[in-house]
Amino acid sequence: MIDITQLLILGVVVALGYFVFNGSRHDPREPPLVISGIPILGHIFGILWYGVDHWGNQAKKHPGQPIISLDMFFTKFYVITSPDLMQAVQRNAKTLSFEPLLFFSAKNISGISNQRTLNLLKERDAGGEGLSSKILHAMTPALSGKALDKMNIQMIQLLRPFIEKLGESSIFDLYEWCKDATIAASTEAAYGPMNPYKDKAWKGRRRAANAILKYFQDGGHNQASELTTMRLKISIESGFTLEEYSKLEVGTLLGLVSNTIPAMFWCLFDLYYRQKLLDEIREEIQANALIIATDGTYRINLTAIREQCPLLLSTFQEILRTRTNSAPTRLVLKDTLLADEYLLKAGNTVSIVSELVAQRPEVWGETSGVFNERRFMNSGEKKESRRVGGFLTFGLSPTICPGRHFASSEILLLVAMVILRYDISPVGGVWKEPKIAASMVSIMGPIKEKFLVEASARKEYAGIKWGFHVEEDRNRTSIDIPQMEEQSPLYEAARSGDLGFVMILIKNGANIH
Ligand code: HEM
Repeated sequence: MIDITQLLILGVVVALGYFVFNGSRHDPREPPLVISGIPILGHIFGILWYGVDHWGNQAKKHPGQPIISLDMFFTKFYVITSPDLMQAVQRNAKTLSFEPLLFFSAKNISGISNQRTLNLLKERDAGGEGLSSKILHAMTPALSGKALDKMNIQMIQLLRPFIEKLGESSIFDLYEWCKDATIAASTEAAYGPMNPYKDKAWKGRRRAANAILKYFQDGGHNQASELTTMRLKISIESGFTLEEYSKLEVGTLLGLVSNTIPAMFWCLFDLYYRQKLLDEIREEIQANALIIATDGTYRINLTAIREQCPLLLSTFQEILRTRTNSAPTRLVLKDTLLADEYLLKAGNTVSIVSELVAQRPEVWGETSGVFNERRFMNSGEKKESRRVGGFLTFGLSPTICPGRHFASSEILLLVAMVILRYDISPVGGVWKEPKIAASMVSIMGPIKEKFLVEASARKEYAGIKWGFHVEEDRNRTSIDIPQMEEQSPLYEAARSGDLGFVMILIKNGANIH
């Protein structure tokens, strides 16, 4: 029988062995190694418990270090908190790449196991055909210009009935309402009237893949957005079967809604919670973005919201900034000397913790934790200049979210109409922040409990009919995304991904080449 003393001795021996082992495989030129209190598996437990917040928690304990190493036993994570090193990552886009994460996401989210199909998806540098990144490159044009206008028009038609219903319902769960509205509007905008997600019987990965397969077999894509038709065309031309492609397509739902739902919720929460700001923004929309049509309908003009409502736009960005836990992530493909100082070894992962970058004096410094609705205003009395690393909610170029214009339109239109037409108050009267759920697929703080509210129609608009107005080709949101210093060909190939992939990566081991 082992007694407590023997157990303690065993623990000390294991810990010593771990430190010696760690020390031997840590090059002194690598960023300083942060040892977990629990030997061997400490950082793995940390990630499982706190999710990606574990990196930030560790970096907070070493505020003087612009970069640290966390040993996960089978791989290392380099955690960056300085804007200079963030830019150094951008300059080394060829060796610090997002591309392998795309393959991992496609493989793990879709459940594709066929080797031939996986090889089609795998990046070229790793011996595959590079289909994942080819599809992603094509997503940027499919989510801008005329293709975006078409999606926006479909999306707003679907949002309106949800907004109308607010006047009828008594008490409802605001988060669930955001979820229903976003899923209905986003999926129909992408897939058209034969939307495979219309009927909720698709729940579950296999069922969803079957529903999508049937949708394609029935020709649903003939009335769909360019986003859907382009992805299908590229994949089939590259050698995918329709069955395998339907599995891959299941993952698109995550991109379409996983961040938009919580972002929409927080926008409503943060505005209704601040009555004075709410009134100012209502006035701004009323004065600049409300059209009264000849038939008496009141229409919210999306272009005017983007171009003539600076306070709403700045507030929107500030809400996204303060509510995100984004951490743009790259894989080290080849040994890389970052900023001539830190050795990043191939097979490991680099992650930039946006919350901590924002706290650096050269970014937002002491004001980073303060909600300032005018922070992103380009005009007006309280102008603040752009800061490198000040806004990482949509990623970091060359890997930025291709859906940001669509998501912004959806949230801004819905929020503008809801706040003009309704007063909303929480049941119990107090705006208490709900608890956040640890998420593998969302960086916008999805909540893990109900948030019950009551809505009442505002008297000044009694009896008015409402609609939206979208002008073609003028619907991109101007948002501060840190660009590369020089626009390289890589910039053209702007790519993006989801933090959940990092978890998938941990599960699979990072040594992917
Ligand atoms: C408020 C809403 C959204 C936020 C905050 C957001 C944020 C992000 C971020 C941070 C990334 C990763 C970039 C990186 O790692 O550097 C990303 C990737 C991506 N986003 Fe978004 N996004 C949103 C909405 C959307 C929408 C509506 C779509 C689709 C129409 C979309 C499609 C994608 C895609 C396809 C990727 C790449 C992931 C993949 O390859 O599967 N996103 N997004």
